Amino acid sequence: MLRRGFQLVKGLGQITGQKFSTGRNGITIRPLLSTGTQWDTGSPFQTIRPLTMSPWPFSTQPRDYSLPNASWSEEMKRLYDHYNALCEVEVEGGGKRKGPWRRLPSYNRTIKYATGGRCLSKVLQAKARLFTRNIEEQGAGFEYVVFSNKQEKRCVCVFQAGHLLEGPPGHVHGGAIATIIDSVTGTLASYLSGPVMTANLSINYRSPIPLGSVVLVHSSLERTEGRKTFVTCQVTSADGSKLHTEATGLFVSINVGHLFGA
Ligand SMILES: CCCCCCCCCCCCCCCC(=O)SCCNC(=O)CCNC(=O)[C@H](O)C(C)(C)COP(=O)(O)OP(=O)(O)OC[C@H]1O[C@@H](n2cnc3c(N)ncnc32)[C@H](O)[C@@H]1OP(=O)(O)O
Repeated sequence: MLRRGFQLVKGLGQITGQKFSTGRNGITIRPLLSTGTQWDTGSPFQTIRPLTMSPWPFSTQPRDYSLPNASWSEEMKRLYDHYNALCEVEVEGGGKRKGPWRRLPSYNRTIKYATGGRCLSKVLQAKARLFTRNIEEQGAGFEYVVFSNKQEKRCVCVFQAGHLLEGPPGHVHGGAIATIIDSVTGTLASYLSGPVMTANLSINYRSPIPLGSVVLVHSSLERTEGRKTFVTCQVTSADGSKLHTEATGLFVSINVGHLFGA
């Protein structure tokens, strides 16, 4: 049982980028001290029923999709550099220390299989991929990186929309915009409140987003009420002069076992 628990914890660490530790009764999800770009949530501890989950299915380190690649435009790289620089601050007398911002790593798959709740089919085990990271061609789909600021309870995503996300001619599909908003607001809610699921997302589309352009997706905590985390979101042009989209989201904290029928 201990071994199975350890496997789950290792698997969850791969999902969230967090480190976890085991408790005596079931598994206690407890983010350990963060290093580098790992998430350092201050979320309340949450005990879940033991499940079996594989560790990361590959022996090598998974690819972090939030790092720059050749498809990134100059604007995308400039904004990445801008927020990345805020992750470290200069200290008096030289040297650097962690700043208020963190770049959140991003992977293209989460769990290979889980038993103990509902078994995933072999096809799902082998082929499941995170929706926003499932287009192999660099630059064709969602190119994005999320930076979070825990002190200010907000995050910013730099998003470059690729040619496979077309809706109206030359512009981004509303469903693709909803997807990136759900991902960014969901990431913020998870970062602040631990595992959550989207219960409600309300979107107002104000002006179309040109395909291939780079926009900023800003998300902030509005309030929390028990298990409910309310967030707001605005998608703006890179220079902030144009509002493209506004949204609000409600995220409900879950026991991870919920996802497996527990
Ligand atoms: C997991 C591992 C970590 C993840 C690490 C992330 C790393 C990578 C980041 C990628 C980020 C991607 C982010 C994508 C996120 C999705 O896309 S999630 C997929 C879409 N969402 C779903 O499929 C959710 C389906 N719905 C459900 O499963 C359930 O309805 C819920 C949302 C879990 C709530 O069910 P429940 O736990 O039984 O809670 P319930 O008692 O019904 O409601 C609790 C409270 O919320 C209120 N509420 C519930 N639903 C609503 C609603 N629609 N409207 C208003 N109020 C509501 C209730 O009224 C209640 O309020 P109070 O009475 O407490 O005041």
